[in-house]
Amino acid sequence: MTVIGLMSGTSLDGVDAAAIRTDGERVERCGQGVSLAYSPALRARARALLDRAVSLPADDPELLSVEREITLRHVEAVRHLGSLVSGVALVGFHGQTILHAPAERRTWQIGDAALLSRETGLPVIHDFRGADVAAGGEGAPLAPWFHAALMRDMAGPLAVLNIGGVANVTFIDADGGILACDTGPGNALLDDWAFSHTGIACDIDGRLARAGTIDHARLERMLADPYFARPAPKSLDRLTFASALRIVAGCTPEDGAATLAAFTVEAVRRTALPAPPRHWYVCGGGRHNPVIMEGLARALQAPVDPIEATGRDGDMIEAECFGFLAVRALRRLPLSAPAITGGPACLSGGRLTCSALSPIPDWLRDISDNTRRDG
Ligand SMILES: Nc1ncnc2c1ncn2[C@@H]1O[C@H](COP(=O)(O)OP(=O)(O)OP(=O)(O)O)[C@@H](O)[C@H]1O
Ligand SMILES: CC(=O)N[C@H]1[C@@H]2OC[C@@H](O2)[C@@H](O)[C@@H]1O[C@H](C)C(=O)O
Repeated sequence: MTVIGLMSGTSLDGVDAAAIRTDGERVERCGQGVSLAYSPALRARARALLDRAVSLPADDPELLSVEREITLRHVEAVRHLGSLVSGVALVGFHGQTILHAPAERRTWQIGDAALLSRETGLPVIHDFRGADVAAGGEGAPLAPWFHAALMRDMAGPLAVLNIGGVANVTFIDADGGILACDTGPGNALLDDWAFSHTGIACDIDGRLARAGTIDHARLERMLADPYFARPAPKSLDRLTFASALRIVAGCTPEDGAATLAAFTVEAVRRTALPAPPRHWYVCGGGRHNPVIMEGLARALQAPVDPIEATGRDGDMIEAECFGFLAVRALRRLPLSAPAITGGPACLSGGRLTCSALSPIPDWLRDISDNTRRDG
């Protein structure tokens, strides 16, 4: 079926929407995509929620207001893309993560799936991570099944590295076996640092980092975090390494940026994989930062290329992924696996919402018997 996947990642920069045609196992076609930025005000309000999320009540007025605005931005994205792509049957809605604490069996993606369904007239699958976390898994990363589907004709072992706010890797061995985890920070620390020193939301083209010098003593302090010695599977909250910003405090803006970019690279290099990948393919916004890409090319013992080398759009992989996972959720296929999230089994997940104003289509009635319905 043709499905729209929606991702608003930990960078808090906006919504990516991508249309794909898939049965949840193979990706027949990745089509068009659109990105809608959050306004600076909405980004700041969403960012502020992260700091309060641990103790935030579900009925907090600011939370509900931000959730509604974020959802309406997703509505715009679906309408825009729906005007470009025909035959869209389903939406996969990740939502905006404001808290990820799997050890406490909590992961929180805000977004009003019923509102999205009502406003777009489409069935919506959401809450992709909850079932895995409830069963004791990390609930992240969930992209590995999609990465493996994209790479199915390529000779392994290889690695797909997503550098978003947080960075995550999927290792695919020569037989198609998968291991995955979050490697460490992606762009989030660098974004926060750049914003506080320049007022610009990210270190565009790595200009700040390029002009600086890595402070190796500070870098080693960051890498002393026990996370880096833990084996996969493992996952992160956007704020897990917020202490790194205190470690670079006092550096010049340039040296701080160089050190934080090196932190992203070094965290990838230190991620233990079962075998050395023959090739690294990089997706997510971090591949636009040449300082990070050059650092990876130096640090890893294999070619490092943007995923565009395989004919894909590296800015749309995650959005496409949640379209793919929505179809998997409908079919009750696994979204996670023990080697991906550390859960007890290969688990499906996701919840289906069809609002009263977007009645459940007949085709969906037939295949969704086991899927819990909301709304
Ligand atoms: N030209 C550029 N130069 C440097 N960095 C860039 C550039 N373009 C994008 N980025 C970085 O990419 C980030 C956005 O990446 P992306 O959209 O993949 O993140 P995300 O989807 O929010 O995160 P996650 O994968 O953690 O969910 C921006 O915040 C910025 O740091
Ligand atoms: C809890 C959460 O939203 N995690 C995101 C985040 O962004 C990157 C990394 O951390 C990854 O674990 C995950 O997103 C991708 C899409 C995933 O689940 O594969």
